[in-house]
Amino acid sequence: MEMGTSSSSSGLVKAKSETLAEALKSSSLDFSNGDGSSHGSKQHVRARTLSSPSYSSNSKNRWNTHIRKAKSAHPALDLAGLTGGAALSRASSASLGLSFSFTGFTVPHEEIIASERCSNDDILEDIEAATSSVVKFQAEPTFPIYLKFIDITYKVTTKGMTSSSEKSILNGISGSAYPGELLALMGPSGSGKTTLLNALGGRFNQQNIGGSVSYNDKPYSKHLKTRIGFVTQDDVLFPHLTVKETLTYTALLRLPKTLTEQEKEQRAASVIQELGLERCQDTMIGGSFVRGVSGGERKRVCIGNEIMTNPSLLLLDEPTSSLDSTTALKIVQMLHCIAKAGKTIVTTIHQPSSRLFHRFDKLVVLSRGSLLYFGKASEAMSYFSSIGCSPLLAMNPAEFLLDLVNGNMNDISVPSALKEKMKIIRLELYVRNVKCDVETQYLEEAYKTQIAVMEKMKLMAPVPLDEEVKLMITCPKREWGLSWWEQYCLLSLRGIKERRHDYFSWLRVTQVLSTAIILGLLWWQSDITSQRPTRSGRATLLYCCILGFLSGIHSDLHISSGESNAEQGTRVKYV
Ligand SMILES: Nc1ncnc2c1ncn2[C@@H]1O[C@H](COP(=O)(O)OP(=O)(O)OP(=O)(O)O)[C@@H](O)[C@H]1O
Repeated sequence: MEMGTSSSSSGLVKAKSETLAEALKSSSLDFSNGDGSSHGSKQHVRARTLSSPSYSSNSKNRWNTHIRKAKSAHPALDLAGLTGGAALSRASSASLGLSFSFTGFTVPHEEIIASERCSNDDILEDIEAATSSVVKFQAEPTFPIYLKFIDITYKVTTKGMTSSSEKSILNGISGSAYPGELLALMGPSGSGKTTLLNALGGRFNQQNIGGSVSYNDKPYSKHLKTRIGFVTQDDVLFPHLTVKETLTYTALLRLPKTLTEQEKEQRAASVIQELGLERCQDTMIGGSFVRGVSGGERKRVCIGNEIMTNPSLLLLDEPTSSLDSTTALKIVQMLHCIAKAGKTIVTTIHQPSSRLFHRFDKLVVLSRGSLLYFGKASEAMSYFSSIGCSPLLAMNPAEFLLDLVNGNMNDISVPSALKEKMKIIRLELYVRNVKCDVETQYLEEAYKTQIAVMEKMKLMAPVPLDEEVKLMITCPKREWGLSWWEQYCLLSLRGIKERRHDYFSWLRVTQVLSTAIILGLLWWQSDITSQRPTRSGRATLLYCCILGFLSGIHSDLHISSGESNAEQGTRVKYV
């Protein structure tokens, strides 16, 4: 391979891209054949696949063989330090098995300690402990996804009593997030953050949506579903299962069938370790009526459910809502670490603290569906001051941005032209009750004239991956899951575990006993020689059986439909 000698960045990018293709190709071997030999050059891979005992039926040996080879391939292929293309190098190194444990890779303990630390803060001990722990389980390398969205529009038709009207929710939003980056979507409530996140996750009917969303320069395809993780705003968890049970069921149901049950359980255990959930792994999740784990722990379980399958793109809707600032910081710090393992992360966020704000790589600021800023989070404040808007006091940047886009100009200096316009609008509003969002208009215009054109040009540039790698995104689905019968058995078991408290509650027992007594009364002192009561009794019995059977089915249908609604069609996730 020529990569080691070339010093030009384009040569390196190509070489890296080739290496990536090799690693990813070999990783697809991993899942199709259960072979662990995924790292290294083509020659490495070929030599290994031909000579290695990793094709033996003993899966333990397979993984162990792979672990040794991943380690020995490391020095030969360590490219991360050779280039300025940070994202690609991270993605490449992730694909070469050198990333943080969030990829699910085997990483030697010393290498993790020596590599980039995830946190500088003392308060993040459990996340730090988790990220510096040794993970023994091996999953496939993270496939890099370069996410780009250009001029996204979204409209809905709202139906009134007599007429229907069209409502524009998003008006031409553009931006990008690359492997290793954490993109935050910020804006006031109702600005369109969740809508944009859903659009990026391909969760909308394509007819209502305008513009383009591309993944490695390719449009959305159903094969991408298994590479995208989506953490919804509301936690979709079973309250009576423990943290360990929840993650183990997810592993058993969602990991590929090439892995043994024991390996899947091991993967669940390693996710628990990665997320720092060991202390509460035997605690029930809890819900409105059952006391369980804390809000932050619950959020981490939701994230664990999604990172279990090693998605390349992770989308999160308000992962820090209703959490205190320290817990919120822990969650974002964890996301930052997950991103550094080569994943692309997009999250909506409401009111981040200033420490939390500085963890974001990129930022999208929305107001009423319009884009007011897209760029590096670290450059947001200097951009707004360049257009004449800056805080008059020392202020949390997130607070400043939200005040600005909400039109709350106390303690904010604004350009005199905008001040004048605001005065006129206030007068109009007073005299003629005409509403106009002058601040948003000003900021939108400023963005369009100052940044939008340049950013769009950057978005038009092709992503630095070989066509071969790009095309892999359109490959048929990864091999998932169990047969329908195995799923049925596992789901029944999970259903019984989840509702054991319900089934064996005194209320349920009383209900069954009382029904039995009432039914028994039908035969009370009946004449067994006569035909009529027996017949009516049989009919009642038959009726009760049917009713019991149907009500059992109905309660299961209720849960399944809830899960499927929550997943908006991606049934396989929680099934
Ligand atoms: N299907 C729909 N029909 C009608 N209005 C909709 C629909 N979907 C979204 N909206 C409206 O679009 C706007 C943006 O909604 P969205 O949920 O994306 O906001 P958000 O920024 O995520 O808000 P929050 O931070 O409160 O969650 C809201 O005013 C919402 O009422």
